[in-house]
Amino acid sequence: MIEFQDVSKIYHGKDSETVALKNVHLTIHDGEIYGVIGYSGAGKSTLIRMVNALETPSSGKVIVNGSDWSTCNKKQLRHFKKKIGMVFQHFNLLESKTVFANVAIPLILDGWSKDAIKKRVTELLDFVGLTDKVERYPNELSGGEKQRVGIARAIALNPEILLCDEATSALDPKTTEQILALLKRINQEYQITMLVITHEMGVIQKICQKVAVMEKGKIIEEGSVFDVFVHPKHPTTRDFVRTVIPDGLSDQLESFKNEKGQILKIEFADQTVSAPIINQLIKNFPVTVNILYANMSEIQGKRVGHMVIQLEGEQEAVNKAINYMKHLGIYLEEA
Ligand SMILES: Nc1ncnc2c1ncn2[C@@H]1O[C@H](COP(=O)(O)OP(=O)(O)OP(=O)(O)O)[C@@H](O)[C@H]1O
Repeated sequence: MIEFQDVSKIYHGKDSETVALKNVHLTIHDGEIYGVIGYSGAGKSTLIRMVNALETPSSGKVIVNGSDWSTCNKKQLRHFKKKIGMVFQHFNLLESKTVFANVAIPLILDGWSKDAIKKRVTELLDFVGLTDKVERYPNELSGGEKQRVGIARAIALNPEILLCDEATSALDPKTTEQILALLKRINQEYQITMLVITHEMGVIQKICQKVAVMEKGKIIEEGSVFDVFVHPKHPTTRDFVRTVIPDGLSDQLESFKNEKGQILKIEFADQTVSAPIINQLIKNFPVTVNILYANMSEIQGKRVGHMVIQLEGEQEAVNKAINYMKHLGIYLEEA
């Protein structure tokens, strides 16, 4: 488990100071893939680097698996760091070393025998699908292959926690999918807890179970990926969600407003996704329903639908139709 207890970080410059984190409280449970999203400068890197002791809090505590590393001696700290792997945006591979040698680095530093290193590296390269690249150098690899080497190196010592710092930001969409699938497989097969920081909501949607949204050093919203994606509260969260689930109201809202009748944004989730709502409205009430926009997305294996509809009819009938949808548990907003 990773706990941030009222953590703040202030960087002191020559004649200025930057508040990178402000009173952050966050709990990441064992086995979770927890995503932290925010725009550049939000404080994500500062946050993740505190987990493996690359940054120190100005105040508050970071407790990892029950230990506060700031109270550890050097030996304890070395032991502590072995349990945490890290994957970087720009891979951080040694260009002068082969794929084999790059993956072997943590094992050599940990004092493994030659035979044990060979066995483990072979196993890791097989796991990440790079068996045929073992004697290649980083400059002979694609971005996705480099990241696979970075991942193999990060999990070499069987860490309990894997930190992913924008692990797919330098990759194309197809390679991103493959690397995210690999990270998910690592989480599932080895039950490794993962902290993933990103500025891409697609990454959160594809692999995370929980998400925290950061802005100006603060956590402005957090919760299960499903809840945050379906009912984002903060405007910044809504902007992020819109990058993967267009809700149809953004640019077109103004033009919809000039339409006749009542314009409604409706959202289906859970059991309401498969209900024939439009059909029921037309059948049960003297209204006409015009679909102006419709979209269906999948979040955490569950479907979520967004629609913008135009309801026309006598005001009383329109009101009854609206109440009917509310009664069914459909979330709706009047434009
Ligand atoms: N070593 C440092 N010294 C001074 N200021 C720093 C330092 N590291 C980060 N900052 C500042 O702290 C704030 C948060 O930076 P941080 O790198 O944690 O954000 P981020 O969300 O990871 O951004 P990005 O996605 O661009 O990496 C920024 O204003 C940044 O300029």
